[in-house]
Amino acid sequence: MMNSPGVAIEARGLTVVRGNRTVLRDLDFTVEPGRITGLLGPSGCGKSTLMRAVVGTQAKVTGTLDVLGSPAGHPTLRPRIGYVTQAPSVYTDLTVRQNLDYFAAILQPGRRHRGARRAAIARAIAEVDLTSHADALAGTLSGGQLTRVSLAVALLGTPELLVLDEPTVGLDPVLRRDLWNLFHALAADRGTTLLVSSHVMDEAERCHRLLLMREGEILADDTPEALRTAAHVATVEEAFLHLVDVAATRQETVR
Ligand SMILES: Nc1ncnc2c1ncn2[C@@H]1O[C@H](COP(=O)(O)OP(=O)(O)OP(=O)(O)O)[C@@H](O)[C@H]1O
Repeated sequence: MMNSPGVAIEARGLTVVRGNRTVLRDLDFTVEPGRITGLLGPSGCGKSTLMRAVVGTQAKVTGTLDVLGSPAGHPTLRPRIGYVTQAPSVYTDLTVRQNLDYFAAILQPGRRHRGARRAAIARAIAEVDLTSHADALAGTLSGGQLTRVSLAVALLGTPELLVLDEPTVGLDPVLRRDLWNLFHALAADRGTTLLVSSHVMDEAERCHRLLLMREGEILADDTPEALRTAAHVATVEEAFLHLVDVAATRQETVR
């Protein structure tokens, strides 16, 4: 299956087994290109597993999952996707700039690309607001700063799809706002598709679209406004709780 036009990610019957547990159960959803889709739900509901399936690093995936027109995990997708895991993947004995230098050299090797690499590194460091820490050892940075170094690495190759696993955990409100502004600028100016997970419901309001998850299932796939309106409530958090109650009542009725 190829993605339908106007779709960046398309899942049909997506199921993932980890150990002996079915962690994602028969999911159907789509993600629109050039928009920010929030993946929200409580801890352990399967957000990271879903993201790992999208970037092609998850085993025991069945059903159909197409990403940017190719099956998830296809080698041609590697340079087109930026992925930031929850645990920052940076070398603590290198400076911020050296970390980016290392990854930029993998993406664009060779002396003749030195100028382009330098420009891409400076841009990525500025985008995550770490210019003043560019020459600090990564091992001396705070958790939030390390997350931003990981994000800068993901931004180096100007990916079409950014998959960000809880990128704002541990950040103060000002940095959180700045990062969300950056996400919106990436979507608006570069047409980047962003899939961003969070278990903080107030971040839901910052997304164009939401996938609300619970216990390996998708409870809703809609805009924040549509979710609030349908549940006649003021916040996405209340809409989520309403959907949980509806699902529980449905389960009781089936029993
Ligand atoms: N290696 C594993 N083997 C078996 N089960 C696992 C494994 N890793 C995770 N799980 C289970 O899969 C489920 C989904 O985990 P996942 O990390 O995707 O959730 P999450 O929504 O991202 O959680 P969080 O917000 O806490 O990061 C959890 O119930 C977890 O216990």
